[in-house]
Amino acid sequence: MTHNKPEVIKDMTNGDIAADTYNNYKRDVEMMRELGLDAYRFSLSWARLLPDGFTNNVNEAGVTFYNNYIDEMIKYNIQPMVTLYHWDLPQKLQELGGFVNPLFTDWFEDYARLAFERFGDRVKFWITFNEPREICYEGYGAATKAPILNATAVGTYLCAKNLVIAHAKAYHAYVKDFKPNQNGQCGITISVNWFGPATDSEEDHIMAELRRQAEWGLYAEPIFSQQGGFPKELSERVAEKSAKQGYASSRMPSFTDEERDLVRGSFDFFGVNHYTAFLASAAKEHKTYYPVPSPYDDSDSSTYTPDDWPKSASGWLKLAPNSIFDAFTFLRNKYGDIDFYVTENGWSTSPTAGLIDDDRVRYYRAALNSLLDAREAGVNIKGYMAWSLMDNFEWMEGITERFGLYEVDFEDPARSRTPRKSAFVYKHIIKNRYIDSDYKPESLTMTIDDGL
Ligand SMILES: C[C@H]1O[C@@H](Oc2ccc([N+](=O)[O-])cc2)[C@H](O)[C@@H](O)[C@H]1O
Repeated sequence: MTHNKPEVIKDMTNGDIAADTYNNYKRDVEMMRELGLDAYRFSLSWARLLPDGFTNNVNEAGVTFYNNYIDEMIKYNIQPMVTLYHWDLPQKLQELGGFVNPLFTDWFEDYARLAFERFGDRVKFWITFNEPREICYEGYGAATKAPILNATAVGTYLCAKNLVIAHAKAYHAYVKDFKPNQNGQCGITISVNWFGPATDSEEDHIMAELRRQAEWGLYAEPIFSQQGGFPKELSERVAEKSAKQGYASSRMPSFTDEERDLVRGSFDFFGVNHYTAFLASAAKEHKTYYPVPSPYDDSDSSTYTPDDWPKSASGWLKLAPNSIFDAFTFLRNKYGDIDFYVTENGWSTSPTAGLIDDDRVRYYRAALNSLLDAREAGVNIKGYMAWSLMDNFEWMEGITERFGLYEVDFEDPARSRTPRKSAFVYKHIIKNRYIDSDYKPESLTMTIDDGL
């Protein structure tokens, strides 16, 4: 997509080299050691391992790269947490329909098996998919991410069904054929921002619940709920609306009993990418543009964020009060006492903001305080991953938004990395297991501390 339609990327950059971990992986592991990390989450590129998407053609150079990268982490006691799919589908599979082809579920299982076989002796944390909402709604529904298909809610719901089945097939393959020897865990990562009611009215509470179902319940409910399947109230609304709109059957597909049972309970942990919060209401003045029909249009809800919440460099990301606490206590009450990992959480600055990123420092302190509140309330959050170690190619925004604890110089062919102030504060928090709101680094010179 970035080659054929470069104009869809804000600054016309692409991911060919990006931050170039391929050539800098030793430096990246050195940065993990500088910070004192004991785990690091990264993704495998399906196309790097299987250029045509299928297992008949394995790119051994890609396997070697990941082996070296994983070995370098293990050497320094850093646990790799590996995502199988973080949005880069082999082009040939896209040409066959990608996620909306029901055979996708088998293609994904085959790819997952290859990854378990090649890397599972050292990788003990597997995540099947990163963020189903962004894959299905943004990719197949709203045309705001690859493959930029505007197939509205029909595409979103079809993708959602195939995605959770693909996840479940990979999960069961792991449990049956790999876990007995490899002793790892397998889960999925869903983006769960908090959606609370704009007012205390009954209507706004209903809207907030419908919005949660449309944003992430669509993907979480089939896997984590007791009953399985898509969220009840949203499904009923879509069926009703589809009939009124003249569709012969609901735009939202249903699960057979066998599919429902396959997907329900297919997890060892729930990975959550959490960034912010929104307020939901029925008020039409808040209504932003959604392609119609879309899950949001189907939910009849609209959302907004208060003007006084601090803004990042990304339009969708503001610092919302205590949103980790609200999201995780809700998830625990809904899905029970399961293991959670925060697999992403972070803040963006502009490319010219430089190394003194006090707004990122403020965000991490607030987020981690909120996480501690959730743990104190009994939520089983077993791990936390900041997004991100370093600046990256940020999808449709190219390199115009920077999320790194380390700045990457994209003008430099070597892509040199330099720690920001937030890296020093983050390191201090991890080392002391304490969020010191007065801590100021004496200098911005980074070292690897003994024992880290
Ligand atoms: C910054 C990281 O965000 C993750 O994706 C998103 C995208 C949009 C929202 N949202 O609330 O609107 C949340 C998370 C993604 O996984 C990662 O690659 C980065 O892009």
